[in-house]
Amino acid sequence: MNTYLWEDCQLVCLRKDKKPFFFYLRTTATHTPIVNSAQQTKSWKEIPGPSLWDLMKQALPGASGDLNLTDGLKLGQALYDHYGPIVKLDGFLGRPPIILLYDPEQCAQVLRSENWLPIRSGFQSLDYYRRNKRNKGNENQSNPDMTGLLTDHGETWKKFRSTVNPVLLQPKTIKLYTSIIDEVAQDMIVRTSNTITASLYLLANNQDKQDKLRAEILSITDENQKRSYLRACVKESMRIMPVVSGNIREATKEYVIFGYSIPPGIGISFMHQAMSMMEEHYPRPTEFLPERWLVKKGDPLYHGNAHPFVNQPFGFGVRSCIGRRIAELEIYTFLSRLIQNFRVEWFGPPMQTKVASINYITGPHNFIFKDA
Ligand code: HEM
Repeated sequence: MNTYLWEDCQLVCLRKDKKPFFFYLRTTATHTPIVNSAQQTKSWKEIPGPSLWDLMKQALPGASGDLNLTDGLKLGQALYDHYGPIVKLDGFLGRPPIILLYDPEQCAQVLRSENWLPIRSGFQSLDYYRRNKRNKGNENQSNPDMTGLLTDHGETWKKFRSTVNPVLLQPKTIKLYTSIIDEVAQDMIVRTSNTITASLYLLANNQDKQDKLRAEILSITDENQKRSYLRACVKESMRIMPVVSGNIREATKEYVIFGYSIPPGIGISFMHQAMSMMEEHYPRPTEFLPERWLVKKGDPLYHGNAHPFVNQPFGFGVRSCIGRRIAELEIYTFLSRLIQNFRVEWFGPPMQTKVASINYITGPHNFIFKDA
C-alpha cells in the first residue's frame, strides 16, 4: 500500500523592495512506505558487503583482488556486481558503517525524506580544523560556531544558507560576473577544474562531437543565444566523469530499504556515478553522446527515460551545490573560448582518476592543442 509523504522545497522570492523572502513549500507525493511495522525486516547488520579486512587487503601493495580502491567508478561497480543494489561498508576507526544504494527510487525516498535539515556527513576533519584551529582566537570570526556550508548543520547551516542562496543561485546575479570570468578564461590562467578537464578529454576523444560544438560556438552572434550543444556536452561529461562518485545523507530516522531496517545515525550513500553508467538507465552508457540530452521523448536515447535520481552531479534539494551557477558559468565560458580557438587532441593511455572525497583527475594530461 502506498502512503503519502511530505516533500519539502525551499523557495526564494524577491519582494518589490528586492529583499529576498524565503518560504518552504510542502507538497504531497505518493511513495511506498519507508517504515512499515507489520513488515518482517532484517537487521541492517545483515546487509551484504565486504569486511574491513577485505577492503584493506585490496589496498596492500601487490593486491590481486578485483576491488580497485583507487578508481571510484570501478570500485562502485565491482561492489554492485558482487553484492547487489544495497551494500554495507564497515566504518573505519569507530565511525559508523555506510550503506551504499544503487537503486534510484530508494535514493529518492531517502533524499526527499531528509530534505528539511539534511545532514551530509563526511567532513569531520575539516569541521575540526575550522572549529579548533581557524576560528579559535580569531577576532575576525563573528560567530566561532560557524564553520561553513560544507561542514555546518542544523540551524547554523540554515541561517547561513538562507543568506547566500539568493546571491549565489540566481542566474541573473551570477551573469553579472560573466565578464570577469571571461577575462580569466581568455588569459588561460584558470586552474582547470575537474569538469573542464573531463569535458576536454571526452571531446578530444570524440572529434565529431568537438566539431559539432565548435560549429555551434562559431554560430553564436548574440551572447543571449542558447548554447544547447555546449550544455549537453557538459552534462554528458558530468555523467561519465563526475566530480563526486556519489552523495551522502546521515539518516535522521529509521528506514526500511530492500527489507533491511536502517537506524538513524547511519550514513546512506547514493551511488550516482555507478547508476549513471548502467545500461538500464542510460543506453550505450560508456559512449560520450551529448545528443542524449537533446533528443526528444520517444527516442531511445532520451535522457528523460532515466529516473531523475540516477544522475545528480550537483546533489539534491536544500543542501544541493551552492556553487552550481558559478561553476556552470566558468565551465561554459572556458570551454567556449578554448574550442573556438583550438582543436583539442589526446595521445597516450586513457586519463586516470583517483578517488578521495572527490574524483581527482591525475596526470599526465596528454592534451595537444592545435589552431582550429
Ligand atoms: C562542477 C563543479 C561542481 C560540482 C559538480 C559540485 C558538486 C557538489 C555536490 C554534489 C555537493 C553536495 C550537494 C548535496 O549534498 O546535495 C556540493 C555542495 C557544495 N558545493 Fe559544489 N560543486 C561544484 C562546484 C562548486 C563551486 C564552484 C563552489 C563554490 C563557489 C561550490 C560550493 C559548494 C558548497 C559550499 C557546498 C555545500 C552546500 C551546503 O551544504 O549547503 N561547489 N557541490
